[in-house]
Amino acid sequence: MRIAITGTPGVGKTTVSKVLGNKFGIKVIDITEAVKKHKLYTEKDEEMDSYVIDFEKLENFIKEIEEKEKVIILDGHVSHLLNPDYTIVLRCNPEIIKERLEKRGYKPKKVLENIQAEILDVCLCESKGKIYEIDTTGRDVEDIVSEIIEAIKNKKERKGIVDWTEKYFDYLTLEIR
Ligand SMILES: Nc1ncnc2c1ncn2[C@@H]1O[C@H](COP(=O)(O)OP(=O)(O)O)[C@@H](O)[C@H]1O
Repeated sequence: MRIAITGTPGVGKTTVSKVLGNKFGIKVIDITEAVKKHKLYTEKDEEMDSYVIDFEKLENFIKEIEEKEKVIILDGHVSHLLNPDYTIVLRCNPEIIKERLEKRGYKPKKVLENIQAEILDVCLCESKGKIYEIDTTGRDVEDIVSEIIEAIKNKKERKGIVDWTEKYFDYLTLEIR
């Protein structure tokens, strides 16, 4: 079983995935790390400091792990594209994401692009199948993880719970060269 923990960079995927994985001894695959470490990419985008993922290589990499692990957590902002059985879409207030990504040292253009993706529900819109959306704003990790466990146990589905457009529309008209 593949559980995808997806959402805009900075929304808390890795933090939540680690706590969830530790609680149940479930293997967590950090997609970004795996892509870098195992060269599961076709090229590197120097300007955006990101990699163009080779999804066929990544799928084979995951399949190999699945030979030993019944359940895996896919932690990453493209995990919803990796044929998950269940997708948890984490959401967070764009201002909080902005702070986190600036602290992470992202370039202003990359910060803005990710804030815009959060406002436009990009990960949620791209997700298919069983989806459960959670607004993590102001919540501690244990609380978020408890809700995820309860949702998976009860096969809950939920989406469309946040709308940042009204309050943060101005970010969509911004442009950084
Ligand atoms: N629920 C939370 N409450 C407070 N801080 C959080 C929470 N979740 C994540 N963070 C912090 O936000 C930053 C980004 O979290 P991370 O898990 O790396 O996000 P992602 O994997 O989505 O990029 C980290 O500094 C982390 O400690």
